[in-house]
This record gives sequence, structure tokens and C-alpha cells, in this order.
Amino acid sequence: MNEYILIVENLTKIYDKFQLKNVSFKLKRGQIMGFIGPNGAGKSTTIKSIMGIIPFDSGNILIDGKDFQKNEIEIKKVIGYVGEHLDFYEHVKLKKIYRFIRAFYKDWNEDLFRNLINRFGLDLEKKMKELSKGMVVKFSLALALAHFPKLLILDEPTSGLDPIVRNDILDILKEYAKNNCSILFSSHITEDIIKIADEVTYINNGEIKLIENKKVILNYYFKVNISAINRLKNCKVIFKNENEAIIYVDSYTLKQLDLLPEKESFTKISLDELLNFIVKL
Ligand SMILES: Nc1ncnc2c1ncn2[C@@H]1O[C@H](COP(=O)(O)OP(=O)(O)OP(=O)(O)O)[C@@H](O)[C@H]1O
Repeated sequence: MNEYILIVENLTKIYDKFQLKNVSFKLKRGQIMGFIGPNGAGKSTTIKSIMGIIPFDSGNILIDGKDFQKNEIEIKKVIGYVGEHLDFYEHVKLKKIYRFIRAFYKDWNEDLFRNLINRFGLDLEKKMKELSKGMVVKFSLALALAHFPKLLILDEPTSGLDPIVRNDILDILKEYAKNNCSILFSSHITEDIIKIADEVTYINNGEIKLIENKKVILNYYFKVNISAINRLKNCKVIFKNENEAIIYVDSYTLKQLDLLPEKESFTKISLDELLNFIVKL
């Protein structure tokens, strides 16, 4: 079995005023990847290309070891997707929508679906237009999870939701990933990514800028004054601008640095600060 549930290789999509440029990344089975980027960075374009919602110009997408374009119907059965705009039919009851979607999946687990509906406090007799935004996301998530997909792809699922609903959703996602399932999760809300992601991928202007383990960023990435770089051997420069650099310092070097005055000018960096740094490069 392929170690990676999702491989994106050199994905290119050309719009008049925007391009996805050779986007490549890999998602391991059982891992959660946070896909971070500012507005207009190309997150949705990447996700829609992976999902086959929009055609792309070049590149390869392998899901569960298979070429997506050649095996689209088969592959869609192992993916769950919650998109950015959840425009279901407003006047239709949830029970009608779910029965319609259920018919597409031979692996549909009715007990799991009912459990999620109860846990989320949803009423299947309600019409879509009667749901709050949080309820719509929860309903979409229940639909996406009920056929127990190997890969769950979520495009900004928590944006615009209050912290209580967001936490509910993040808890469900964490539980789901424990069963060796994988999640690709785009968000502006780095707080959510900190809570659940294993890996973090940064995108800006249609280009992947960084792919890194979240704990590595939080523990071993530092912001330093540019003047300190030359004096710091064994430190890998990740990004730099005129005044500052983001460096990676391994744990051995970190211990040595404790003895040096330079350590004073080291600051740990949050996922948000790193995004700001990348955007301003
Ligand atoms: N159908 C389209 N035709 C032309 N340009 C498009 C189209 N769809 C998206 N774009 C452009 O592609 C760029 C990337 O958009 P995309 O929706 O992928 O960004 P995003 O990172 O998901 O942003 P956000 O966080 O705001 O949702 C934007 O500049 C957008 O205007």
C-alpha cells in the first residue's frame, strides 16, 4: 500500500490574472495537513483541482495510489469533501438530501451518520434554509463522513463559525483521523490548524512556500535579526528579508545556543507570524 493517500505533483492551473504554479505536496495516511494561505493564494483552486471540480492545465494527482483523472468515479468513493460554498437546495428537507447522497455510496454507514446527526443536534425534518451556517457545515461533514472516506478534504470548513462550533468540528476531525484516515484542511484560522494538523503547507500567489511538520515550526523555527545569521553555524535559513530571517535550529544546536548571547535575539514564531512573513517576502 502506498504510504501517501494523496500526491499532488506539479499542478498548474492558469487563469487570466492568476496561476497555480507547479503545486506539489504529499499527504501521508493518517495525517492531517493544514493548508494555509491568505485570501486569493490558491487554496480553493488547488482543492477544486484535486476534487475534479475544475480542470487543471498540467500536473498529476494520485489518490490512494491511483491517477485521479483516469479513475475519477472509483476515487470519489474514497474521498469526503466539504466545500467552501455549501449551496444545497434551500427548500429541501435534510432527510431528502441525505437519502439522495446515500444512494451513491455502497459503504454508507447509517449508524455512523445517525450518530453524527445526533451529536451535532441536527433535525433531519428541517429544511436547509432553516439551518445556521454552523449547522450547514455540520450537516455537510456528517454527509462526508458517513461513507467513512480514506481522505477528507475540507475547504475552509470553520471560517465564519463561532469557537464552540469550531471546536466541535475539530474534535470530530481528530477522532476520524485516528482511524488511519487523512485530512487536507484549508483555513485562514491558524488557531484551528494548531489544534489538529500534523503537517502544515503554506501557499501564496499560487506557489507552495513551505511544507513542514507543525511541531517543528512551533519548536525549532525562530525569527532572528539578519545580522545574527552569519554567526550562527548549523542554522538553516528558511526565509529571509532585508532585516530578519526565519531559521531552523536543530535541538542539539539549540542547546549550544543557550550559552551564546545571540540566543537573546531569537524569538519563537507562531503559524500566523510565519504566514505574515511569507506574504511580505
Ligand atoms: N473561475 C475563475 N476565473 C478566474 N480567476 C479565478 C477563478 N477562480 C478563482 N480565480 C482567481 O484565482 C485566485 C485564487 O483564488 P482561490 O479561490 O483559489 O484563493 P483562496 O486561497 O482559496 O482564497 P480565499 O481564502 O479568499 O478563499 C484569485 O485571484 C481568484 O480571483
